[in-house]
Amino acid sequence: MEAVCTVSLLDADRLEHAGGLSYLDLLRHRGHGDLPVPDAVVAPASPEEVAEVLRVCVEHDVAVVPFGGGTSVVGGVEALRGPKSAVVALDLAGLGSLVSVDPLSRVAVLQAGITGPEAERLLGEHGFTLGHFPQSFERATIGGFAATRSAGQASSGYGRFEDMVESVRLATPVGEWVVGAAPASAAGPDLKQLVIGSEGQFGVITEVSLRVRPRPYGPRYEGFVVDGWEAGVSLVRSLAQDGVLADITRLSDEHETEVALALAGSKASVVTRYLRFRGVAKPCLVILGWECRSRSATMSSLSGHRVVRLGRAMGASWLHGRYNGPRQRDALLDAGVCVETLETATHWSRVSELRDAVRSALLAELGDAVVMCHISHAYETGASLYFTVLVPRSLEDPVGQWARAKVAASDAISRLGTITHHHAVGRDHQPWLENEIGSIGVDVLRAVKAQLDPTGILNPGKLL
Ligand SMILES: Cc1cc2nc3c(=O)[nH]c(=O)nc-3n(C[C@H](O)[C@H](O)[C@H](O)COP(=O)(O)OP(=O)(O)OC[C@H]3O[C@@H](n4cnc5c(N)ncnc54)[C@H](O)[C@@H]3O)c2cc1C
Repeated sequence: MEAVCTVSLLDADRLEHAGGLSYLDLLRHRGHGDLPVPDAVVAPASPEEVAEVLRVCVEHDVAVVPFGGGTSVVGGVEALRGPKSAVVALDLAGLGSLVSVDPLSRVAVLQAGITGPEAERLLGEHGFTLGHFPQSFERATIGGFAATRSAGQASSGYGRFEDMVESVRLATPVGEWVVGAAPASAAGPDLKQLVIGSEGQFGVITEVSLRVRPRPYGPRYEGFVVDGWEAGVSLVRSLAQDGVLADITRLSDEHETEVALALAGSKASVVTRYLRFRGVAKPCLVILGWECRSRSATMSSLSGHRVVRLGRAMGASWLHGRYNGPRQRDALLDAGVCVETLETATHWSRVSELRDAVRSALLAELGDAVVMCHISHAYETGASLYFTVLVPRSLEDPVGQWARAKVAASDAISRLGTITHHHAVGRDHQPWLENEIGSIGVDVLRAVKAQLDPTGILNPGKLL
């Protein structure tokens, strides 16, 4: 393998590639539960080297875990070996080039290992943006976004990651496959969509051709408050159904709003008093941000709702902390707090029922927990729901404490919505996949895998 590309057997490198960033991953690194560690970290520097690594791994029957930014929160990069005797982490950071930009078509080809900030920097030199800003933006990669059907915070404006993909270059154990030839096509089922979200099961994404947009001129972010969750859901639904969503549209429930206002420090009491004066009993924060869509269209639709404007300072405060999640989690973990997130999506008619069901399931398992929820991706027919859970960490059984809560919440999610709106399936959501896509769906995916990865070296134990 050394002859093909860089290989590291160092403990520090292997540990760094042992799992992602779920709460259970972080606990494993702190000595709770088994931590599968790859036998080596393999670092190709080109699509050709990726293909060669796969050839060698097939020959020696070694499992391969594609590793982008390693920000998976669903066990997607756990170094599982399945029936293989060895497993390597395939670190894609070496695939870091902007391959081409077609300014006329507004299409750019980026290699898979480019992180969010680097993609924006490279595209910025040509006056473009991708507009994909998930909370894991700072570390996650182009290949990871494609492999997990990621959704960024500005998805209402720029779309989900899969909406941006024009074509994908995939190295598979049976050869290279490029899917996607034109902006739209009727040449049979869309195989590009089979590759997007394949979580390293069908091949290694080496390059992605993406729709890009001109960099926004003067983006603007503002805070608003509505009275109660139902009023907020109704507001976001009507913005979505009238086609006037802001690029960033985010509604926090009363629990998340309480925490957000408390974190605002001395300004919080002024805001709280002002809201009381305006007769708001159950404040729910709404953040709206415009980067490429029309602000005036959103604002004129808002006038039909009872909304209190908090202004640009609240929007700026959200913008300032938009990528703080990972850092805050580490600090909370150090303080003995179990902190984890869950997400789903469902139709508007079930949004509140689903929120209540997940909340009840978590509180029943965890007792005195803080469970917060927000909507951050809205569609004409429904929305995502994102939950943050905080609870004192069990001293005796921290792994079991969260594992039981996760099962209870996932059962509730699976009854009323999708098991995942953007975190993907990985290892952790795999038990609920068949309920969502049916046994025929699972068989179809297995058949595709058998075709592309006949000896099963790719990412054992994930998705399927
Ligand atoms: C704090 C935090 C916040 C997050 N917020 C968001 C969010 O707002 N939106 C969102 O969508 N997600 C979010 N995530 C989840 C995660 O960041 C995404 O799933 C992201 O797309 C993963 O990218 P990555 O490069 O880190 O991939 P990894 O974590 O390295 O890999 C994810 C999966 O994709 C596979 N994979 C990676 N690269 C390739 C490749 N080139 N070819 C084939 N398979 C590959 C891996 O094997 C694995 O199964 C968040 C995670 C954290 C920790």
